[in-house]
Amino acid sequence: MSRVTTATLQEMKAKGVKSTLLTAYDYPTARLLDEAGIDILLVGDSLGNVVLGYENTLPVTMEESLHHTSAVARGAERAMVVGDMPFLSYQTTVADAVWNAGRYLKEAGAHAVKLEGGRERADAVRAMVETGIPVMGHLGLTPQSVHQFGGFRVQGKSEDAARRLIEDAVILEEAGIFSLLLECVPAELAEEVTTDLCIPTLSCGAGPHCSGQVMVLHDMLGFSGGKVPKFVKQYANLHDVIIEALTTFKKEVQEGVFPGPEHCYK
Ligand SMILES: Nc1nc(=O)c2c([nH]1)NC[C@@H]1CN(c3ccc(C(=O)N[C@@H](CCC(=O)O)C(=O)O)cc3)CN21
Ligand SMILES: CC(C)C(=O)C(=O)O
Ligand SMILES: [Mg+2]
Repeated sequence: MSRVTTATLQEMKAKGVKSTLLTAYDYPTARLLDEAGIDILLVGDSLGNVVLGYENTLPVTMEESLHHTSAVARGAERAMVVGDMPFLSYQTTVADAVWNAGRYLKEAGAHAVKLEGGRERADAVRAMVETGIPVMGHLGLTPQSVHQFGGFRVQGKSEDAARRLIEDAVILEEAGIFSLLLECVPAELAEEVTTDLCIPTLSCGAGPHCSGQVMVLHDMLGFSGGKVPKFVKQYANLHDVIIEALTTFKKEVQEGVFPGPEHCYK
């Protein structure tokens, strides 16, 4: 099966075929998502809160992100693997940005990187693209700015904010991004961006009109423990499935049911 590339995603937008992006943080999960035909595996910096137990995405380091990206890349035969650049790995200087972005391709086997922000990141994006690194943009609710936003809030609601977001989208497209992720923005705004841009857009709580849909895997599988954003649909309840297995195991051990003769060596 041939690899999903930036050209594949562009073709899908042209044909009106929706693309799918889910997060993955390890090898077995990457294999499952690949087998299910998910197009893009994002090693999100949501790694921080989802699998490393941090408060938010800010503490995630390049080393942590690369470590998980390598595992995902080893499990993905068809899907495009995208490394989500952590806070402070691309905002300092353009040289830092290119160097760190390059490490995803050179050391971790990713096919592209994602970074948050608009016009203020255009120079970094241009330099990465000139280096041969495909870049996914991310506008709207950009969680690395959570303290600036004062919480996880819907973005682009005022006319002014909406216009600014559309400008940022156009600037990023001109800088060379191959796709744009829109997080937590009104559906009509995401629709307008999708129409204005040639490149595919990906919706994470940005309504149904984008070229593709995005979710954090653990949220949609009911495995992220507790509250999930309103835009998440729960397609399974792994929490309950796992608790059931674990409590049954404990009970069977205590009752002498496990291990049975079939689990023992003569
Ligand atoms: N597990 C997980 N899922 C995510 O979707 C996710 C992460 N982690 N970490 C990074 C960011 C943070 N995200 C979030 C977190 C919370 C809301 C949230 O609670 N939003 C409110 C909207 C409030 C409003 O109306 O302005 C909601 O009720 O959905 C949204 C996105 C999305 N990303
Ligand atoms: C939720 C997506 C957009 C993300 O950036 C992440 O998982 O880190
Ligand atoms: Mg992220």
